[in-house]
Amino acid sequence: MTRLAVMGVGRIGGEVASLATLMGLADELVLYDQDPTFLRAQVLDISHTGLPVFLSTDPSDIKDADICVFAAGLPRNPDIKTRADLLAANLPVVRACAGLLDGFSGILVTVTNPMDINNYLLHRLTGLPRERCIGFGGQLDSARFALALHRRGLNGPAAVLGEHGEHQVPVFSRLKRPIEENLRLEILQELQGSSMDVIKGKGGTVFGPAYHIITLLKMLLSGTKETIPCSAVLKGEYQLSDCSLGVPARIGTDGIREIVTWDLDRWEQEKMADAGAFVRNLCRTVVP
Ligand SMILES: NC(=O)c1ccc[n+]([C@@H]2O[C@H](COP(=O)([O-])OP(=O)(O)OC[C@H]3O[C@@H](n4cnc5c(N)ncnc54)[C@H](O)[C@@H]3O)[C@@H](O)[C@H]2O)c1
Ligand SMILES: O=C(O)C[C@H](O)C(=O)O
Repeated sequence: MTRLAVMGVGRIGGEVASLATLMGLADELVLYDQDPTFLRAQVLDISHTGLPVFLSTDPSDIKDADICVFAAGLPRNPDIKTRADLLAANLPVVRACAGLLDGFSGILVTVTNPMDINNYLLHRLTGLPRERCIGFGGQLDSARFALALHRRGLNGPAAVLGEHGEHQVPVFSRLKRPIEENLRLEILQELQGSSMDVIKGKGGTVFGPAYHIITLLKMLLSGTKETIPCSAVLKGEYQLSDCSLGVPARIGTDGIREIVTWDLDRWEQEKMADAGAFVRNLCRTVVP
C-alpha cells in the first residue's frame, strides 16, 4: 500500500495528484488545502476518474504517508521577479503546514518557492532527517538546460545545480566540448528567464514540473538509485553547510542515499559558492 500526501492542491499539487492517480502510483491519496471548497472540488474531480484510489482530506492522515509533496503557497506572477521574492509570503504557509507534519516519517518533496530555503526550513521545523527532505527543481532546470543546449547544437549530460532560482549553476564542464564564458552567461540568462515566459503566458508552470515530480516519485517508490540534481540539506558537501542547495544526489526508497561529488571547474565552483552564500543568508533569516 502506498500513501501519497499532497499539501496545496492548486496548479502543481493538483496536477501531481491527478497524474499519480492516472498512473496508479498511489493506493491512497491524502489531499490538503487551505481552501475547503477548492479542495472538495479537486477531490471530486479525481474521484470521477473512477480509479481505485482511496481519497482522504483528513490532515491527520498526512503523518502516515510514504511521501508528501509540499506545494502549498503563493506562486510567482509577472510582478514577482524572483522566486526568492516569495519568501516572506510563503513563510507563514510553510510554518503552518509544518505543524501538520508532526509525526511524519516518510519522504518530503518540497516544491513551494523559494524551494531551497523552504526545504531547509521544513527540515529544521519538522526534525525530519536530511535524507528525507528533497527539494524539487533541479530536474526541471536541467531539462530546460538540455533544451537550451540542443537549440545550439550542443549535446552531453545537462545538469543544473545551485539555487532553484537566479543563482542556478548549469554544469558546462561535463559537456563534450569546452564552452566559453560568453556562451555560458548567455545560456544562464536564458535559463533564468525560462519559467517566466510560461508564467506570463498561462499563469504558472505545470506540465514540466509535474512530469519531473512524477519521475522523482517513481524513483522514490521503485528505488532505482539514479543520480539526479535536487536540493539537499548540506553538511560540508561542496564546502557548504546550513542551507539546502541543488547537488547531484543518488535517490533510493529511503530518499537521498548519497550526495555525489562532481569535479566542477572554476567558473562552476564560483557560481556554487555564490549560490550557497545567497541561500544560506536567506536561511539564516528564517531559521532561529
Ligand atoms: N520547485 C519548482 O520547480 C516549482 C514548479 C512550479 C511551482 N512551484 C511553486 O509551487 C507553489 C505552488 O504553485 P501553484 O502554481 O500550484 O500555485 P496555486 O496558487 O495554483 O496553488 C497553491 C495552492 O496552495 C494553497 N495554499 C495556500 N496557502 C495554504 C496554506 N496555508 N495551507 C494549505 N494550502 C495553502 C492554495 O489554496 C492553492 O490551492 C508556488 O510557490 C510555486 O512557485 C515550484
Ligand atoms: O519559476 C517559477 O516561479 C515556478 C517554478 O519554480 C519553475 O521553475 O517553473
